[in-house]
Amino acid sequence: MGERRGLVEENTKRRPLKRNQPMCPYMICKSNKAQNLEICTPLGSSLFPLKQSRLISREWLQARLVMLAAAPAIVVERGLKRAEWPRSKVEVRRMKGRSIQAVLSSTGRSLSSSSSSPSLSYVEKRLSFLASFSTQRQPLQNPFLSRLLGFPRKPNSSVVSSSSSSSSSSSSVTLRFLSTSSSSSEEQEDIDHIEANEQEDSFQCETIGEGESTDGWEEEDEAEPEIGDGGDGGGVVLQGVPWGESALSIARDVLLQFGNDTKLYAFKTTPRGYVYVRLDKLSNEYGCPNMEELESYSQEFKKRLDEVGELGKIPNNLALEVSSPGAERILKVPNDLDRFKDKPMRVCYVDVESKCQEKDGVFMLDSMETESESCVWKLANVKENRDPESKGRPLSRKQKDWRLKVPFGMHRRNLDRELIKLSFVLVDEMIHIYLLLYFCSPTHCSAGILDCMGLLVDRAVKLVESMAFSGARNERGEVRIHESLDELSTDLAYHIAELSEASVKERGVFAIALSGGSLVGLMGKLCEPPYNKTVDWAKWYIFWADERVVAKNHADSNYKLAKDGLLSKVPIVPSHVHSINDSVSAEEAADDYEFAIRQLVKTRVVSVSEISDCPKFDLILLGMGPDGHVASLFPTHSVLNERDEWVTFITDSPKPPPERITFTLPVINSASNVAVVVTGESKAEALHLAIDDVGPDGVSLPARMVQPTKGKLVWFLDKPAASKLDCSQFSE
Ligand SMILES: O=C1O[C@H](COP(=O)(O)O)[C@@H](O)[C@H](O)[C@H]1O
Repeated sequence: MGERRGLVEENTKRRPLKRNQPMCPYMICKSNKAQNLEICTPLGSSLFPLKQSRLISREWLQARLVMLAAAPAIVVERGLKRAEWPRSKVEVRRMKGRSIQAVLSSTGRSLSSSSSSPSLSYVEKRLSFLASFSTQRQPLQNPFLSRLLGFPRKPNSSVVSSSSSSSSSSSSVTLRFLSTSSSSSEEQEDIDHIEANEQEDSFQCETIGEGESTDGWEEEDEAEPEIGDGGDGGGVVLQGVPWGESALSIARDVLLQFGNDTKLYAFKTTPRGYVYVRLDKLSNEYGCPNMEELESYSQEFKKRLDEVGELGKIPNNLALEVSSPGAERILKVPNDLDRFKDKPMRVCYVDVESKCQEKDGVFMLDSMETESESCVWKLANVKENRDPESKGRPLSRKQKDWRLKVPFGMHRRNLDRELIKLSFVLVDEMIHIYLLLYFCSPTHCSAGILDCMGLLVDRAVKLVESMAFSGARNERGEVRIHESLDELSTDLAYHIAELSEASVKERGVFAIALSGGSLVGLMGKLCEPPYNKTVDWAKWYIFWADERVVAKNHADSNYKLAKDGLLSKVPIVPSHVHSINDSVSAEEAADDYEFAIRQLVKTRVVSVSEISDCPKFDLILLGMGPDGHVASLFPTHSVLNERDEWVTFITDSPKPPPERITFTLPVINSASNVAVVVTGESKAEALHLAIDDVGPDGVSLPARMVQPTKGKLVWFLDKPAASKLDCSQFSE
């Protein structure tokens, strides 16, 4: 949550309707509490002149309902080639027992593949079928409408959105299978059945009224994407379903057959038995696997789910949807920008001058300034940015030269640094708006003001929430609570990479001390793109905050854990890896290790604290045990009082193995940065004692004693671990 974020949004961003623009099919995407409905077109701007929105009256809308019903037909009538389709979504739906209905909807992306696979030929057929869709239908019986009608969907999580506006070839196809236990021949049968019964299908479509469920499918959450939402925001969200982990591990396993190029972008399970998978293809400019790849992944995954379902390990009636986020994904600022730098992005940002005014636009990345931690944006050459009077001419020189510098932190949802300042501004503005409302009679109170008020309240709530959840700082450090382990590891990798970059810039090296345990697995994202390439590994010097005195190839060795999980996967210089001498006693190993560190302090590979004479590591990474131990400092152990040594030893560890060496508290608390990574419910109580500083005075809880004198302390937590924290009351 504390990470920088961005959003790639579908290019149907609502904007005021420009004058002189021709009519185009609309779909209702928003209705507000007042008389007006906001309407926006479902189509990509590169293909259609109107992807704008405007407020219109109900009467106006009613007069055009027929048009709404016919929207998909109009798309086809315009004679688009298949490759130009802005977005096609195939939903194979099982309705009422074995009857299957398929619907194709157009909402902004294209099919890129020209396969003769059943699904694709089905889409083609369906397209021509929709072309003959009668404009005389009762619109509210149109299944598209029953899905699209809804309440306002305010973008609430955006920062930067990569817009497919200037390109029409971004592909995203969704494949859905209900009931994983059906065989593939049955599916083929089902598809044939659909093709043979299109008229019947259309009848079924028509008979579904507004508000009724259109089929057995659970529609994905309509909320705007958020980082780590398991949808277009990526990440893994299992929603506590007991079979979620198994399904995830099967999903990952199946992916291995698809090479290194295809990654799991998002994975979501729902308590109603749905599995949503989004695949990311690194070599594709939009990150889209093609139709065949999605299909074969889908088939294989489904087969594997069926097999495991047969054994009774997971439910055997799961519904599966495999798709790709395409260009409609959230981008993290700055990490993801490089990958999509050649694409126009919808950038949502807080205006630096007005401080609280959120703006957005379709920009291209001009440059990134590491020193000032800012992005420099230029206008993208897309219709939205062109002067409507210029009759299709490209951007003017002035527009081309225009630049916008936005600090990383001012991209939307990245407000934690500005929390206090912003919330004051908000309160101020809210008072003004309140006064305005007070002086207006209700009849004069426009929807605009209400909207504005709503937006501000919304923002205020979000700010308070984020203050509680991400970046909340007290003397116990910054607490970051993550929705999922995936989100945590993403944030952790980002944090480490950021500190590494800063330290290499400042000192030419990065001295990092690791711990063992679950921490190492959670650092895994460092071995993946972009970090495996972007981190200056040659400048890393590795140490251990604690180590078990066992052979380096022993399963209990923290060195072995880090080597297998990280060090062997990235180009770290072997001589920069400072592990303990495992062939001597614990006491000697501690002495040797301290001596080695002293040499490196002399050469300033490791910096020195200005306050104590202790080494000042650039980053010390700690885990925490359920008993509150950190490194190998266990509760009530006498080494907690060690003030002279840098590295000490124990031979009576309550957790095996008994012989260990460990950094002492003065060393830990002298570091420039300390990150404590804690996950799992079993640690919730100790974490509460450590962070909320409660419990009997004088309890020697090691995690509570981690208090860097001058350095920065960040807690990386998952929700179960954070469940007993005082701030967890805000989590619902
Ligand atoms: O024994 C140890 O345990 C802690 C915590 O491990 P975890 O698996 O519960 O995260 C670890 O930080 C320490 O380095 C290790 O030696």
